[in-house]
Amino acid sequence: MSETYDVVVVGGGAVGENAAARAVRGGMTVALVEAELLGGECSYWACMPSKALIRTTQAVHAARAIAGVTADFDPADVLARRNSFTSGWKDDSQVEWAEGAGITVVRGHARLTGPRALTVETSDGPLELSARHAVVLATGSVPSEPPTPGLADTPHWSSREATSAQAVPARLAVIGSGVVGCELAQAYQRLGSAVTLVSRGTTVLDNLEPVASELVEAGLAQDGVTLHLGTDVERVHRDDAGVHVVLADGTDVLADELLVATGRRPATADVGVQTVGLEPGATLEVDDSGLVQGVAGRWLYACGDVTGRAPLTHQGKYAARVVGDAVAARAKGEPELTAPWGAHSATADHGAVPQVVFTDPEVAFVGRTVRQVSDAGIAHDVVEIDIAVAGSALHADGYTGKAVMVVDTASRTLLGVTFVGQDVAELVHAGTIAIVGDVPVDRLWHAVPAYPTISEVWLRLLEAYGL
Ligand SMILES: Cc1cc2nc3c(=O)[nH]c(=O)nc-3n(C[C@H](O)[C@H](O)[C@H](O)COP(=O)(O)OP(=O)(O)OC[C@H]3O[C@@H](n4cnc5c(N)ncnc54)[C@H](O)[C@@H]3O)c2cc1C
Ligand SMILES: NC(=O)c1ccc[n+]([C@@H]2O[C@H](COP(=O)([O-])OP(=O)(O)OC[C@H]3O[C@@H](n4cnc5c(N)ncnc54)[C@H](O)[C@@H]3O)[C@@H](O)[C@H]2O)c1
Repeated sequence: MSETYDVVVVGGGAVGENAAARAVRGGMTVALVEAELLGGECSYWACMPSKALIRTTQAVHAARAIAGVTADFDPADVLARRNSFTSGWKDDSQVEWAEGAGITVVRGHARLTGPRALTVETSDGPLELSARHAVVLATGSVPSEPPTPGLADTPHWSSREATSAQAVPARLAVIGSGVVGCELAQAYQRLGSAVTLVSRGTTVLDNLEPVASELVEAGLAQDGVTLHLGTDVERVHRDDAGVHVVLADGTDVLADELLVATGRRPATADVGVQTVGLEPGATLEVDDSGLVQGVAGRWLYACGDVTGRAPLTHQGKYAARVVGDAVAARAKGEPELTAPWGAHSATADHGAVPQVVFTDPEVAFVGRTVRQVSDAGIAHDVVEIDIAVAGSALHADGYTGKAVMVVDTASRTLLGVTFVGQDVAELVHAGTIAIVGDVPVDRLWHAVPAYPTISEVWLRLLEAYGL
């Protein structure tokens, strides 16, 4: 069997779906090939289920932070609510959406066989697909695990099992203190597990502002998570008592389940990229319009985790919109809007990426940290203050939090901002707008935050800067 489309998108995660939808909007015929569930990691084993596991316990803890309020939850209800957010791990509604958007969904594993050509292993046998204009690789990422002795032979959880578990283990060991490790360690501790978090990093979330690491570490400890930081895992094994995680100092952490959350790598090992001169397993380097570098001709694009740019759903979808539009514009011979901040350029990837870490306290940040700016040799000023405004005092009794602002000394525009505290997630978009808009702090001072909200911290930051 063989079929031809204007565009073939490989990988129907949130990113591939968006690239396909934008290309259709631009007048292209599009096949979207998915090997597992349409909606990908985010919908079934990452953002949605993890945030569903976290949300109830955060709401309950937030309610308890107000004098006189009692609140509780049943872990079984939390798991059931999470199951509803993943539609019971069925993708019918996403398929319905895609078909309604004019996308042809192809189920199977796709591999490139040469320029603009692919073979898909479908349940009906091989399907040859060719693309008139472009192939877009949006194959995402897979967990990357350390070569710890015993780990490969010891059954354990990746983020997939941790986000889809139907029971809460009595004891959970977690290796890795990045975003996945911290969010899920706290979620399970609050759901009733006794959690032990082990990491070779000396702080949790070690890429963030130090104050964020400090407060999240304190939040985990306050919830009862046992932390072993700055330590290597010597070996892992399982026996009748459970799974043993043996640390470099000899400590034997015993648990019922082990979650390994030590990062992810691009899913390019089995996509046939070697047939077009690329290295299987490597990150697909792209330019700002999503064109894969090192491939002859302008037909191979990539977006999302597979590019290693900003492995976040929202940023991948942004790149996907750019790619879908760029592919359609080039196919139609329309002008290429690839200058910085043009419609065909994912310029924001370079210094305006927002992220929220859904721990308690939350961390919400955008742009660059003090360390990143210092390493880049940019002259800058730093303001770090407590989040202590009328809005925060009303929000929760004894509210504590921090805000850190990094300003470009020469242009007096924002380079980065980080908020740490209860319910700070919604504060960050103001920072994203300020960075993307190159808004000078002198003008930002005229953006008056409503009273009494936590957003008043913006005014305090600017006052601390001297305005
Ligand atoms: C536990 C966890 C929590 C997270 N929470 C957040 C969060 O709160 N916010 C956030 O922004 N990000 C979060 N992330 C990151 C986010 O999940 C990813 O950035 C996002 O899923 C990337 O989307 P993608 O479409 O590039 O890849 P994926 O979602 O991985 O989709 C790729 C798809 O391609 C398919 N595929 C791969 N190879 C082939 C092939 N050869 N043929 C056919 N199909 C193929 C796969 O089956 C998959 O469906 C989280 C990640 C994890 C692990
Ligand atoms: N809220 C969110 O936006 C969100 C939530 C979850 C995940 N994500 C994204 O998903 C991706 C994966 O997250 P992650 O937490 O798995 O990766 P990560 O890179 O954020 O953290 C990996 C952790 O593993 C540790 N580690 C690495 N190798 C190790 C080894 N050999 N032994 C012991 N520890 C080791 C690191 O020190 C680090 O603590 C990230 O890009 C993250 O941004 C985002």
